[in-house]
Amino acid sequence: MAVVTIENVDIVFGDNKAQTLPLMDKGHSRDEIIGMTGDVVGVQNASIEVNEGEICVLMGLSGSGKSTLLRAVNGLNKIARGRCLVRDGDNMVDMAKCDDATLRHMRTHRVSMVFQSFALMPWLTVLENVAFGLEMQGMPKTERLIKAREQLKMVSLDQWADKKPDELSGGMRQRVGLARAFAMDTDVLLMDEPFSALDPLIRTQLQDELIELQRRLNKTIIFVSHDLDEALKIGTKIAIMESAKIIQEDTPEQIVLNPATEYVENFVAHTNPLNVLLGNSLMTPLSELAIQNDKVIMENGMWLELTDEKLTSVQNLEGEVPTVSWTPNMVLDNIPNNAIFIVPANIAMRDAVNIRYHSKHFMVLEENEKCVGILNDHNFYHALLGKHFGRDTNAA
Ligand SMILES: Nc1ncnc2c1ncn2[C@@H]1O[C@H](COP(=O)(O)OP(=O)(O)OP(=O)(O)O)[C@@H](O)[C@H]1O
Repeated sequence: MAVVTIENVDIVFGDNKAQTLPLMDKGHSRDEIIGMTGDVVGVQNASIEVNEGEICVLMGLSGSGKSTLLRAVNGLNKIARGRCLVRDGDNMVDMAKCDDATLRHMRTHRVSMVFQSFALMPWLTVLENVAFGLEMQGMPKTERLIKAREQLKMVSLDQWADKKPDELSGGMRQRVGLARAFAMDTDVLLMDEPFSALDPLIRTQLQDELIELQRRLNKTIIFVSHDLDEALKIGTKIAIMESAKIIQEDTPEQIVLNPATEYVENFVAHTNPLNVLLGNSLMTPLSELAIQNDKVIMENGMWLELTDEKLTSVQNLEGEVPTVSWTPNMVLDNIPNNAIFIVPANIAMRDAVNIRYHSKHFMVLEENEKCVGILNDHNFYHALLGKHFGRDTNAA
């Protein structure tokens, strides 16, 4: 179910929209338009739908329009054309067109925002900061303090409730910001680079906490980041922006496997594929292996015996090689390192590399009990070197 629907949204900063919009339609670039009218195109023809429970990451270089688009979702930025709809029960409210009372209702009950700068009030305690938005919602004092304390506990800061924000580290303050946003219990959370001011270790920890909180609370989150690794880690969907436009919207894996343009490819080239790619997009499929009489010839004098594409055994000249069916969280220490692992086709690359680190050999991928391919060192190096995109034309 769509909770936020952005439809053909244009946002223009400046006083000459009547001139600027037709120039945009004629295909003039942002730089040309600044020169011609003095207006800055913040967002051009952006459309995106975010469903309940999704984390949609808006990703792109500085100035690409991410924050401008995000701020349209709670009506902070005026839309020149298009619609930005947010769910309110059974209705979708157009944030650009609704009256002030509706906008206030939406901002208090439906959409809340977490900023990079924490935006905590220094004169209030940590607990009072978390409770502040609840006061705006009209919740009685005792109730809101109980709720705020619960939220602080969720981000492991309940011991810090009575401190002032300046007594906390940056990471802790950002957790207070998260607790405050989650306390509001709005359906939609807008997060504008909330972790970018933090050092990498704290940042990773907060990303993990956000994923864990989201697992429990199932909010609809729009998250701005200029870091593709962060986007790939937390996003269920990523929209990449360049020069005010969304140039690709896809799942994390598809962004990495099929970058739409060189701009996206450049981001992807600097990411860590371990967190994103799955075995079946890295494997050498069965169809590309040498098969003779139901025997698949492998490296090191081994072969796979198949019956109707189902693996029956792995052999070498000395006889049968032991096999192990891998399951998530399996402890590998006691498994002999000459065993061949049989793994699900959608195994995460990180797990597959861990298995390869333990075992000496390639692994066999299965789907619906049929062998669909193998993963060997070549497949891993291929992915680690970022050669998985353009593989049709450029395969290494
Ligand atoms: N209030 C404003 N008035 C005029 N121009 C603005 C305003 N806000 C944003 N812009 C312009 O809109 C464009 C997009 O800015 P925006 O802040 O959305 O980019 P961003 O992708 O979020 O960048 P960053 O990662 O640096 O925050 C920029 O050219 C910026 O100068």
